[in-house]
Amino acid sequence: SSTSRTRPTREWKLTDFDIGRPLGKGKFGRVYMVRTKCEPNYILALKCLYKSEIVQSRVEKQIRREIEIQQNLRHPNVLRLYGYFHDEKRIFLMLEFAGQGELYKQLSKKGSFSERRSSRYIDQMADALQYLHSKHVIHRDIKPENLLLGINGELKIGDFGWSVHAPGNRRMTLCGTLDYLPPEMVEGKEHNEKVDYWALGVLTYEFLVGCPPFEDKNSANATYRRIAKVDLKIPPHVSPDARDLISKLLKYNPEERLPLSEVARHPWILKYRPKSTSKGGS
Ligand SMILES: CC(C)NC(=O)[C@H]1CCC[C@H]1Nc1nc(Nc2ccc(C(=O)N(C)C3CCN(C)CC3)cc2)ncc1C(F)(F)F
Repeated sequence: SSTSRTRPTREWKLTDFDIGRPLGKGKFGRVYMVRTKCEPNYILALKCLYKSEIVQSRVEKQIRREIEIQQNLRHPNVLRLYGYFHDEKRIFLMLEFAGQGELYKQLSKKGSFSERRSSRYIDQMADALQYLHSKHVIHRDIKPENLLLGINGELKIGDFGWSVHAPGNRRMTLCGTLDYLPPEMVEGKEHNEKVDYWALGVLTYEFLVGCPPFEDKNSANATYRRIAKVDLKIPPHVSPDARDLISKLLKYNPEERLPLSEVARHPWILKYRPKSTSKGGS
């Protein structure tokens, strides 16, 4: 309705919350588990960003875009941003609390995930990415560090710092990991939402193998070269179905990458999808 669209989110302030335990450190500040003082007592994650750090790193446009994008998204596998407010020194993001925490911590603890767990996560990622692309949002930074787990173990994309409205070819300072970059971004070319298809392939590989496919611990340039060559070696323990999906996503030519609709009905995904889901269930 028009009113909900024009009505600003109610003004929140720090004293509206009881501050609970710290959940960890984000990029530009700390994250706390908090609860609203007034009924109903909502549990949230409050991400505190220091304005000074944002200005110094010249990422204010990126933060503004992150807030604008994430605030308008509604999907079970996308972490909700309920609102934000600021005081003289900090910006506060009111985010959905993810009950089982950070996926990358579970991945590093376990080393790698089973085929079943990996397949369930990739099914949810493909669903979330289809939703994002339907809104012309490219994520561009899909990797385990940006994923959280909800109270029932469901996957949640938790960070939109690098997302853009398609198509994008903003020069990006390659500060983060290169491992997830597709050839077209490594070569600084124009890119579109198919960069997320490539990253989904890298993520599938990393879940099953425990490290990204083109990683070269010695040098970034070596990693660039391996990406540009699509120098892909899949270990023998990876099942033929998983191997098939990974190789159909990690194609040099973005147009040849398996569309997300095909990912959702790939044998490796269908095999582990719970019978109860209404999705395409026959
Ligand atoms: C995607 C983005 C890049 N990542 C982040 O923002 C990170 C930066 C710091 C935390 C996380 N941000 C969030 N974390 C949660 N939930 C959560 C986190 C950690 C634990 C946990 O395992 N411990 C406290 C454990 C408990 C056991 N002890 C031993 C270690 C810490 C449990 C629940 N919900 C929402 C957020 C969000 F995103 F809204 F801020």
